[in-house]
Amino acid sequence: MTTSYKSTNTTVLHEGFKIQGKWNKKNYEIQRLLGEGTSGKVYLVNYNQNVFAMKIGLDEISLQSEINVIKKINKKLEPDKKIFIDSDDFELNGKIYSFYIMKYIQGLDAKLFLNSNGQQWFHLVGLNILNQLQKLHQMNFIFGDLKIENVIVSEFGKVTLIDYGGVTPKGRSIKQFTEIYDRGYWINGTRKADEAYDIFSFAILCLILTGALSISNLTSEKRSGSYLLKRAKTNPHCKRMIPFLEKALNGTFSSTRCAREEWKKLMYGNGFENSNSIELPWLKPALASSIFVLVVTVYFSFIY
Ligand SMILES: Nc1ncnc2c1ncn2[C@@H]1O[C@H](COP(=O)(O)OP(=O)(O)OP(=O)(O)O)[C@@H](O)[C@H]1O
Repeated sequence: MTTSYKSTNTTVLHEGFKIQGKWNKKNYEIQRLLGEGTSGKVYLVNYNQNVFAMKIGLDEISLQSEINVIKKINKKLEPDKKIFIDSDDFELNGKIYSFYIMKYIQGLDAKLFLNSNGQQWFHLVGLNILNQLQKLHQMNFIFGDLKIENVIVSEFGKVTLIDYGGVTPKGRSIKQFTEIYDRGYWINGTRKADEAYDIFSFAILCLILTGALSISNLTSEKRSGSYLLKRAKTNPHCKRMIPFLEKALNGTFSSTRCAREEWKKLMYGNGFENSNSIELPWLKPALASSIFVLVVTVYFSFIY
């Protein structure tokens, strides 16, 4: 059982460290640090021979508010889709830390996923992010802090949104955001939690993923919707999606459902049979392996 300290806020728990929940008395064993942000550290932990993600908050009140939201969302999810597992406190060297346990999501953040699997996944990943946003919006919540780091992409481009710290009930003020993804920062609308807020952040995420927008070199005179659109129009990877990006940046989609429909329409062109339409990136390897299995089966059925 080892811990290293820099300050109370930067405690790092090492592999094998055991945590017992103060109230539920459940025992978790730290495997490794998965990541950290402004609100806490997230570890991979073992519990009952299964792995989970444990978020240890820096601030008890904001972690509790995140737990409250995640519990509300959890109630509306199918049993096999539940994300929240447990929440508790533990004591370390006389200090109480709050934590919660959630499903461990294996994958890469959206940028790393495209870097290692290819830009041809961009449209499918985009569609899957919109699917996740639509589900959340149907529950009357806005994600708020949509950004590359909060989008985990797994096999076949499956998308899971992580970090519920920014999730806000519709109609309130967005409670947590990251400047470059924020509609207010771009002087292009308010910070009211509406569907268009997330769709705007989604458009920024697309600009960053395609390389049309870079976080560096931003100055205040460049802060406008028209600047963003100009960036999109000069980037070849954005070309197909310009009609979508224009509406998303101007906030003219009436709902996320409409935004998703538009994305899908542009993604597939005039349909699968259209030579300009996007192919599903996993289709070719899947087809190749099916043909291989078929050939091997036929070959062996002739031999024996
Ligand atoms: N359920 C999970 N499964 C796998 N990895 C996770 C999970 N939750 C969080 N992580 C990892 O931990 C990192 C930090 O988590 P999180 O974004 O929740 O922290 P945060 O302090 O709220 O961040 P921010 O400063 O962006 O608000 C993530 O970027 C991700 O790499």
